[in-house]
Amino acid sequence: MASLTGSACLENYRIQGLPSSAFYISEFISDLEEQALLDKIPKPRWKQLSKRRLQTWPSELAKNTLLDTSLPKWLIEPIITRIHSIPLTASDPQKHMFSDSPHGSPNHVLINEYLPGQGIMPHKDGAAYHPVVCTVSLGSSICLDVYGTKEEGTTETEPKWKILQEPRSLLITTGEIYTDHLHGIAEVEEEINLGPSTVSNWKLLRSTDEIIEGRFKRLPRTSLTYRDVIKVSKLGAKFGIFGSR
Ligand SMILES: O=C(O)CCC(=O)C(=O)O
Ligand SMILES: [Fe+2]
Repeated sequence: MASLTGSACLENYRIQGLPSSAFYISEFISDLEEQALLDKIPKPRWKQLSKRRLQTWPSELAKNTLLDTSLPKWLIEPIITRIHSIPLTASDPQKHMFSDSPHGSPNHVLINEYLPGQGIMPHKDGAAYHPVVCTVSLGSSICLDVYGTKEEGTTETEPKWKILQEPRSLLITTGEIYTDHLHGIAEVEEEINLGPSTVSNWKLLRSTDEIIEGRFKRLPRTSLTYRDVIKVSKLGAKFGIFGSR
């Protein structure tokens, strides 16, 4: 179904029926690019958490601040280059998803690996980042749950929306979804109750072949989460080693 073509603008990939705004591109990278990325993730860098493994590139934040070092080339090419190449709207081909972010580009990547049965608790991504999140999925499909808010402002206990992320896809979340709603990944081995009325991006999926009677069993899934960290510390400037920058 919807795949990335030269003339595409992001508006064609908007997920309807969700709080604004989320976009889903099912075939953002090729099979070869997916495999190359999986091969490049350095094994010694994994940090084992209780429910998943994690790597932070180029480094962990300290007090919501990133040390000014650049991302390695394999995390820039092809993903960041391609994100920059998709116009937000057809009327302004120069403007992309990070045009208005502090550094005009993502400067930070989290790599999360989830084995079947693993997940991430409902959370918000917080104030360290410019509110645009680009997630590329590798290896397996998985569902991201998005939680609604009750009238009095508390979060509902059951997720209200489900976004199915296929391997090789790009999911972009921004706006209200970033600022007002929690998201998480359930600790299940199998996704169930999947269909056009429960999966918000059903119409944008590449294929529904693996979904049998509304279910599929998860395989190991790796995600690359690209964001722009707002505060960047220039160490050189701080210590005066490189003169003023
Ligand atoms: O792996 C994912 O798709 C979600 C990760 C996430 O929510 C996060 O790192 O903040
Ligand atoms: Fe998150």
